[in-house]
Amino acid sequence: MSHAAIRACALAKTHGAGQGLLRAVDEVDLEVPQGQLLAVMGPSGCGKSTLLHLLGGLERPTGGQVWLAGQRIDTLSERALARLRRRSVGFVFQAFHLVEELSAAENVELPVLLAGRSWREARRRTGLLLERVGLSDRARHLPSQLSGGQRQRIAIARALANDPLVLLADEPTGNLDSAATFEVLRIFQELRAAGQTLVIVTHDERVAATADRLISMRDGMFVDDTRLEGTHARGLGGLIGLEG
Ligand SMILES: Nc1ncnc2c1ncn2[C@@H]1O[C@H](COP(=O)(O)OP(=O)(O)OP(=O)(O)O)[C@@H](O)[C@H]1O
Repeated sequence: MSHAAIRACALAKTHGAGQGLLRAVDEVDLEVPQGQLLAVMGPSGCGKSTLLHLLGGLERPTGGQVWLAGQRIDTLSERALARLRRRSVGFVFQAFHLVEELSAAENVELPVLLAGRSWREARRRTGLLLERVGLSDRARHLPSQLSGGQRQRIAIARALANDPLVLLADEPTGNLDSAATFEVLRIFQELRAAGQTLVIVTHDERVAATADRLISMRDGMFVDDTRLEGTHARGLGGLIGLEG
């Protein structure tokens, strides 16, 4: 039997206690099939980032369970969880979070080396990934020598470096102009077409329009969960002004 890429059951994260108790994520159930591009929207503070962190093992839930490709992750030891994050989860952030002292290529090589693979393998993977994000000619540039859109494409290459089970992106286009947003969405579409599972937290309707499925959150809960089959092309077409 094949497993869902992501499964969560009564997943919860609370902060504080008593009168001050805050339910950042309030007992949500979620199943994301392999290869789905899921967008999560909702007002500021509704728990989107927290949800993403729980799914990727960046934060531990205070209740419920999470599985990645059938493996329960909320009960893993710190050591096992760190290993899982390094090898099986790719994160993309709004502010890129590249290592400023390293070149574009070195930023992509780093997680491959940290996962215990060889220099040779790191270089091989980096070459392929830079090509995939269209930045082979920027390999030796420092992040400060790249545009915002180029930095985010390097960050995506880095997130993919260990061939993750899931790619989790938190406002990936939040700092980008329309042209750079389009480039990033194009890469996400290509990844999706290749079977990559993606969960994207966004405030941007244009990003959500390219997803297979849209979940709307409020106060830590899912208030809507809609399949958007067949809208990818329209979403991208609209973005580059092909539609009136
Ligand atoms: N470490 C923490 N301690 C206390 N409260 C927290 C902590 N982390 C998050 N919260 C609260 O949990 C709620 C959900 O936060 P979260 O960052 O997940 O929201 P969000 O939907 O991603 O918001 P935004 O769109 O502004 O990024 C917020 O009310 C936030 O203030």
